Amino acid sequence: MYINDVKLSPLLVSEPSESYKSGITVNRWVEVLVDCPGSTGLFTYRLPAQLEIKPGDILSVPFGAQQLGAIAIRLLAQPNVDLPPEKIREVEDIVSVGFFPSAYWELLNRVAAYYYTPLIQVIRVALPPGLLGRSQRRIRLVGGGGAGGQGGRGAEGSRYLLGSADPLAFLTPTARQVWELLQGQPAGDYSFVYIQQKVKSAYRGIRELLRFGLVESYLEPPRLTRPKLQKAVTLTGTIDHDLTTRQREILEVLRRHGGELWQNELLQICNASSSILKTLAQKGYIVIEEREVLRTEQGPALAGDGAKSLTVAQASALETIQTLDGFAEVLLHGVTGSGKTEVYLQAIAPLLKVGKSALVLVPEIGLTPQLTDRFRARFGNKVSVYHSALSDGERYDTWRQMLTGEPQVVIGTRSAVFAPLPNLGLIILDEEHDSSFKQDSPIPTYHARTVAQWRAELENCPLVLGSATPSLESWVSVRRQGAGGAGEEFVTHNSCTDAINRVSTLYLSLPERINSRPLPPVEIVDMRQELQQGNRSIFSRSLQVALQQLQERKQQGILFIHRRGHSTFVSCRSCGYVLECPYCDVSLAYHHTEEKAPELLRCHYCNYARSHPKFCPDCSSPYLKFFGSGTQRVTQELARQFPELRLIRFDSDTTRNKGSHRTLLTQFANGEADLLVGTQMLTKGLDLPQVTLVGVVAADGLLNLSDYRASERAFQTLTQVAGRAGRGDDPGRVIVQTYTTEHQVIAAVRSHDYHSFSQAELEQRQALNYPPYGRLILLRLSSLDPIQVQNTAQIIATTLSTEEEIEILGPAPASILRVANRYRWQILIKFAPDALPQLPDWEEVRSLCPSSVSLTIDVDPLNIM
Ligand SMILES: Nc1ncnc2c1ncn2[C@@H]1O[C@H](COP(=O)(O)OP(=O)(O)OP(=O)(O)O)[C@@H](O)[C@H]1O
Ligand SMILES: [Zn+2]
Ligand SMILES: [Zn+2]
Repeated sequence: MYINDVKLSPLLVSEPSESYKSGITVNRWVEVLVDCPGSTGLFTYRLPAQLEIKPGDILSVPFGAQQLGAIAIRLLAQPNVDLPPEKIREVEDIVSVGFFPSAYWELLNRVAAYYYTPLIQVIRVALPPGLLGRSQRRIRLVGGGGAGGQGGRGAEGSRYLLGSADPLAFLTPTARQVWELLQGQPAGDYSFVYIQQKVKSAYRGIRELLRFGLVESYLEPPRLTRPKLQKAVTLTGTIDHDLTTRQREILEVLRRHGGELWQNELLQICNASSSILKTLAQKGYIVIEEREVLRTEQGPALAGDGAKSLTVAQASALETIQTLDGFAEVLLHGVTGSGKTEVYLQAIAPLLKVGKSALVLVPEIGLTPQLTDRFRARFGNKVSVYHSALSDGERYDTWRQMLTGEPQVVIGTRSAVFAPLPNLGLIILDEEHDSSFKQDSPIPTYHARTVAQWRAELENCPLVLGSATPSLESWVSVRRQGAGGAGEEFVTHNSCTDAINRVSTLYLSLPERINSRPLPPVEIVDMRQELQQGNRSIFSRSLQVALQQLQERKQQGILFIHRRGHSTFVSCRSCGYVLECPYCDVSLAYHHTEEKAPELLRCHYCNYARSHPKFCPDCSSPYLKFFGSGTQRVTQELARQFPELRLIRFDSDTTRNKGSHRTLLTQFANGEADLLVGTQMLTKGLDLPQVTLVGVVAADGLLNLSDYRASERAFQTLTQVAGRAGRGDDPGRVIVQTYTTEHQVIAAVRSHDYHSFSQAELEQRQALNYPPYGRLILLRLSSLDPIQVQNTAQIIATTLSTEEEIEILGPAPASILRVANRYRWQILIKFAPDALPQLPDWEEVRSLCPSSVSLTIDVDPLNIM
């Protein structure tokens, strides 16, 4: 035998016969990444002759005194001359061969290069937690069984034992010692580390035993990520006479449940102990065996749902998507309630039939149980969800299920863009404008849309970007630079090359809502006038009337508030003292969830909380006043002014627990409340036909952010929230309250005019060379030491200023200088994408940072504040 057939773990590798040594290549080396905190460089190892390794294989290597997971990066004909050959250690084993298919491997490498992140960090994002590194290497007797075991010896081993008086006389003392150690363990199985502790130079002895085929080495997956096994009970025999009534009862229960139950369930139902099951097993009535339980997240049972007959626009969009062969990027621009989801569902269905899988990326999964439900209703158990809120075990199991290659649909958040689906037939990014697709920290600071573009290209499948308010990046990529937009036409096949991605993007539009329902009229209320005319309430007269009517007409409404909590800050009326976070340069927000709950002051940056003081900490005055209004303040105000109105508050305070989003939304959908009051969370894809009224308490919080993207984000949020109204038979209406009625965003939201908004906004971006025209890289520096971080920022900025073709903005303190006791500075780098400037050598830049200052390179940053 030459080379072992390597399979997924547990993996068995035996040494080749002696004759192999004369073979072709003996001296081969491989550079690997080691999964060890703090180690980012490449390490060189020698390849044992019998191992065939390819880049992307997962290996096990000795590292210091440990045995670690590692990934093969590249093969070398010669090791680096600086390395003394005797210092180079040998690769132990292959844990998993061909683990990263080449397209996937290429994807990880691109992410690492583009986001200036060490490859191992990218791999960590892609793999479920704990997969690397924690595997344990173990040695066991071939055929199993030591002293107490019954196992025989493997064929390979027994060959050496034939016709020998002392069957192990040929072993060296070290090998013999290891052998005896293993014999002393009932299963004949110890960890490599344990054997090393017990036997001096155990490594040599183990090698020898491996060579004779007396033992085998295998890798045990980390405990955390081991498949979960549970005892299952299966009915085998027919019920007979030799049974007690109790035993008969248990078998009867089992039979009624289809002859199979988990042991713990059965015991619970029958209120029995496991000894009675043992007796039944001995009598041969049942079999008890360990079976794997998949810890994938299960949704509620759903009635099946068939394909809807499509509108003309949906049908046309679907047809275009289905004629795509191989890689293409599509922008599906459909107004709110135009039925984009139905297009996704029908585009996916035929793919599953031909054995392909689909990946659906959404901004936040907890917020959109409805979307997941729709997919489950259509595709049943072919749907799984993958996101960071799953437990490690759930993630691991879902991930393994993907690797099986079964045709399936994976719905996930940002990190699911790395879901290891073979045979990918389609990628969909729903609500593609949403900024939660971008990771700000830790590195890699990737945008799932950018990664999805590469992935679709590498897997040669289409990518569909869906939104009612496309990001300007996506919008520009369908427009020919300078020439008029593609937007006016119904379906445009636009193959222009865009300056940023150099990818041609097709434009598909769903310009109308389902059943030609109109978009809701948007009324803008000037709150300055309300005040002038004597209305001091936070609700305009118009909104008050609308709220009053809700109940009378048995309709439902949504009220959008920019902030959660009660008040944005608390200050003393006597001395003006403002209660601030001790760790951040921000004021504390007042939170009071319900009547008897404690009154809290909370920091929205570091989550510090303290009880609300009775007296001013500075002057002891009892007169503390609340300023600014969050969800909670608004609900209190509503309760005062509209005592009859039934409310549900929907924000991150009320949805802390797993499943609470779903519970609250279900209550609302069942008509248990008239009004849903909440934050951003409300804007993402809610489809409730009975909602007729949408109110925005104050648009100003959104409009006045100091970011170059503030207008785009405000337009998107307001349009999305407005889009929740009038999706059913009853017409909807939207009331937006603001102090800045003249803002261009407000005008565009009122007229549902994406085109003129984007045109005006793009002109400004172009003038200032901001994205999508110019590109940005943000350097974020932070440190506990305020002086050092400022000095470092200054030094880096000075160094960078010698580079040509890039523009440096800053260094500047972040808009909130101190968060969680760390002082934050930043440097913004602007450059033109076409010029392909020589970017700085980031390793050099990093070397300018003392150890007390941390530096994050945020490529294409979205949050600059
Ligand atoms: N062809 C169709 N016939 C009848 N109803 C449809 C059809 N297509 C979609 N619908 C229904 O129309 C409603 C709106 O669809 P959907 O939620 O997919 O809109 P959307 O475009 O994703 O909206 P948004 O961007 O606002 O989330 C849903 O209740 C959906 O079931
Ligand atoms: Zn005071
Ligand atoms: Zn804080």
